[in-house]
Amino acid sequence: MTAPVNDDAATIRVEGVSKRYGDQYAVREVDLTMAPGECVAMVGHNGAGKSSLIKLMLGLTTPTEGGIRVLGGDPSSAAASHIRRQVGFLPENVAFHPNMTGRETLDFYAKLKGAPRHGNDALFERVGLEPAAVKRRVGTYSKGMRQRLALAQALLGGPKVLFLDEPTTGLDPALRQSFYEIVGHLRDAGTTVLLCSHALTELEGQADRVVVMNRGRKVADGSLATLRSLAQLPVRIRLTLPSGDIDTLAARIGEGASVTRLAGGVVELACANDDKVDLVRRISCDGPPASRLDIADIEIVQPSLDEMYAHFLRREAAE
Ligand SMILES: Nc1ncnc2c1ncn2[C@@H]1O[C@H](COP(=O)(O)OP(=O)(O)OP(=O)(O)O)[C@@H](O)[C@H]1O
Repeated sequence: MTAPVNDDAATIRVEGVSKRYGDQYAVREVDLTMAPGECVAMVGHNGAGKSSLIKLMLGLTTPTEGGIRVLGGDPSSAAASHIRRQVGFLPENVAFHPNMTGRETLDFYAKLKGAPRHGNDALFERVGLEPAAVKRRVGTYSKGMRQRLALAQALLGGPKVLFLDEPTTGLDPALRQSFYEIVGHLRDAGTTVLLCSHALTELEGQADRVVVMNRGRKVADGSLATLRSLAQLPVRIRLTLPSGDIDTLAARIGEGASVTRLAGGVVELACANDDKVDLVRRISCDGPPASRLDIADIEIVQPSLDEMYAHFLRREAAE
């Protein structure tokens, strides 16, 4: 299953790509197409092949089989320096020299990338590094500041394609939020963003598409809505019943849903997505006084990305 992207518009095109080290496949028969202004989350266990795929798209390694085009060219070819200048990369573990200041560090990377240095102040502002912090040595930075500097490094030269490998690991929730805001602005400005993470819950709402990798293979690719409808996992309806009147509830819902009692007077019903509207109707309609149900709150919980991820891995294992 591959999300369709208009051929001409694609910034990334990975076709039938495998990467083998000795007998072991790090990446196996992967197809992946991405468009400008698209943010794709790539998820998978340790060793699923995410970093290997990024390295291939960066042109740092070459495929054993298949072909890769990034911004219309082969990223690993000797003539691809103009492509690499338009690609930003935030690696999983960034190690800056502790004795250099933030400004010196960014100047150094700008030189390496052939990007003009005059835009660096704007970059510091964009990633939220204060002028006073920029003058300090990186060795004195907090994890969040180092990560902001790492993002500024990835944004040098205004990349059209951005690879972010575990960008929010170790950041507190407020920093993670501001990180995703920056990513959202880049995406809105037309940058293609590929985001790798283990933190599935925080990817919900950030990515247009989710690609699930397992043992080198792509096992799912689609919007959250598409993956939800493919996975057919149950939806949960949570009701707060002050009276704890489960019998009346059970009589209302019949056999279309399973009922679980949770803490705090909350009862959870699990049902097929297509049945949820009908179920809510049955629960909420007022019957005769004897069968009245006192509902203080109602919440509909869709399957989380974690649950869908686990589902696709189980399906892959079964196949
Ligand atoms: N240079 C290499 N030589 C040999 N094997 C490699 C090499 N690079 C990756 N592999 C193997 O390929 C597989 C995929 O590794 P990869 O690092 O791409 O996974 P990943 O999904 O990025 O994992 P993580 O989340 O831990 O970073 C692993 O089994 C790994 O051991």
